[in-house]
Amino acid sequence: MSYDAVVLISFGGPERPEDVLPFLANVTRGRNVPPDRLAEVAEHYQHFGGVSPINQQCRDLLAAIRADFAANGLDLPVYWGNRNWHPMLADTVAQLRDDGIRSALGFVTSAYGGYSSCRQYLEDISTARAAVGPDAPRIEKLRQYWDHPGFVEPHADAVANALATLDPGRRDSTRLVFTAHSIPVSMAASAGPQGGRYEAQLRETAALVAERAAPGLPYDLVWQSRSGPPQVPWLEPDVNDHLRALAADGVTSVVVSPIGFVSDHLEVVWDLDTEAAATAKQLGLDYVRAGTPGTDPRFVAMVRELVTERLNPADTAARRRLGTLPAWDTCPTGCCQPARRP
Ligand SMILES: CC1=C(CCC(=O)O)c2cc3nc(cc4[nH]c(cc5[nH]c(cc1n2)c(C)c5CCC(=O)O)c(CCC(=O)O)c4C)C(CCC(=O)O)=C3C
Ligand SMILES: [Fe+2]
Repeated sequence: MSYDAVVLISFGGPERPEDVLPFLANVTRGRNVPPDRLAEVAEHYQHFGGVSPINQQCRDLLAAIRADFAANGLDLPVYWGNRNWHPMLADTVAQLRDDGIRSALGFVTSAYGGYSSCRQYLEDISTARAAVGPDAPRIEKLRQYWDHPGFVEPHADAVANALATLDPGRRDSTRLVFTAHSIPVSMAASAGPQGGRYEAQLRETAALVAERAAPGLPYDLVWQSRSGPPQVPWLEPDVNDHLRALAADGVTSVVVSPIGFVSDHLEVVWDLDTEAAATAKQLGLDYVRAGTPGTDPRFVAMVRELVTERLNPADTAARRRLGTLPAWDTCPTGCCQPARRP
């Protein structure tokens, strides 16, 4: 199989106050998100002047990937398209077609399996291709990278750096708290061919990061950014409830590491840096939030490695990974498909 382009595919976010509601309408179309939750989330965006940081983070990543490809002699053009806001993936696919691209590899800014993290990207790729028509290029999604060293190592260094800012005299009462986006329990159950893949991968990533950054320090995996109607169960505990439980147990200091994400987008700067930080302050906890990969050179190089391993499938030694959970290039049909959408 030969490929003539790479497409960076991300979530998208508004960059002007008037774009917030249309963006939220795109994200929640066909999903069961109550209006009061939407109003609350619109507030979070307006708090930052209606500008989500995620698009600029994608522009920075795009520039870094292009520079890394050029420096390493990988001669493939790199495009960018989003699932929920401009530049919209369908427009990018039309551009690829106009540029004569027949077959591309897609790098998504989500490391894990599951419906929201993987299958929805595949669905949106096929919707975008259908909108462009029969001469739309093929786009094959690159593999999930939860246990790739280019993802794990930047997270681990960020945790080590965050830990170094806390009082070493309180190390015995310090806790490492990993967070990821909560999802409906039903979605967690249908993640991967056997179910439970989103959580299992997050637990593997947490273990890989913890053993590198803070051997021996106790850690937990908890959830953030819960949405949906209150009667639908989502993964728990929420990070704020967890901080309360830790404080009640005598923990004095926490490092919060958002291993569920690749950049400091709104779910990080609002839900952690604003909300969880306020909860910690109320509780008298020392709180520090660890960084995300962003444009760390190892993360950028990982994108190139994921591409070159697909260009040279025989070179199995080039397929770097640290974990032991099952891995594959192409998700089976029906993988991560909830029986009934939440
Ligand atoms: C697993 C997961 C990831 C990680 C994987 C990945 O990165 O893709 C993720 C990322 C993100 N989620 C984001 C934003 C939003 N997510 C929402 C809603 C939802 N997320 C869900 C899951 C996830 N979300 C789910 C199950 C829903 C309920 C509705 C539905 O079933 O689809 C809503 C609607 C309002 C609300 O209810 O929160 C918004 C605005 C942004 C952009 C931030 C920015 O602008 O900087 C990013 C990166
Ligand atoms: Fe989300």
